[in-house]
Amino acid sequence: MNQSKEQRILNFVLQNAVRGDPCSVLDTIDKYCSQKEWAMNVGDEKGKILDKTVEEANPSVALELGTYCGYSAVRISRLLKAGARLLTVEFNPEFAAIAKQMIEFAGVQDKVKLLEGPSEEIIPQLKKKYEVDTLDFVFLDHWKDRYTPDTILLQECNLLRKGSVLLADNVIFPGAPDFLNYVRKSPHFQCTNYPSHLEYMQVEDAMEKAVFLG
Ligand SMILES: O=C(NCCNC(=O)c1cc(-c2ccc(F)cc2)cc(O)c1O)c1cc(O)ncn1
Ligand SMILES: [Mg+2]
Repeated sequence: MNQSKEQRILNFVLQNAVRGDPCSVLDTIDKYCSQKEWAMNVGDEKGKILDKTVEEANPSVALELGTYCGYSAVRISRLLKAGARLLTVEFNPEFAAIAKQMIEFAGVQDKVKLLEGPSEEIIPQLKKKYEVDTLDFVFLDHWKDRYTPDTILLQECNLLRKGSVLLADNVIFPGAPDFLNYVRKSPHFQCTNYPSHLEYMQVEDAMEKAVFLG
């Protein structure tokens, strides 16, 4: 049974990166995906915007929607202070299996909890099942048509507090026009746009930061 692209990315990391070194894992994934096979990791250019946003938020509890191979889970968790944690949600079981191995190889498994299933099912479980009070930071990188309903669901589940930071990938390409409309029109969010490029390509993309105002 021939390998998936995600399995090839993981194997390249296992053979070429330094175990326990998150930066080496990120650099190795970026090398493979820019030189051999494109993949939908947030990448290094938008990754630097993600880094700055996470550092500024300095979250105790962070949520990621859309784990994929674990690139941004490694990217985010390497910046978390002692005792802080990242919950990352992946719907696709194959992707989740790859991400689990990627996270463990990078040595960040103690900071990351990988939750498998649809975001609309997991979000309502965060308080009771995963002992979350409120979320300090949310990275939206899953299906683009889920950004808006899941942002509404986060509010309905009382998971946001004054100052909670949402950061959304791909608001230009593939695009999340309804999400941009929703957060920019809402009196409950203060929005900032960060122009960038699609990972590993010269295509325009952007990230949108939306800070919850309560
Ligand atoms: O997370 C789930 N899919 C990946 C979401 N991410 C994307 O779709 C994504 C796509 C692109 C992209 C860009 C150019 C292009 F030509 C094709 C795709 C880039 C990105 O940076 C993404 O993040 C998912 C799966 C599932 O089965 N159920 C619920 N969620
Ligand atoms: Mg993305």
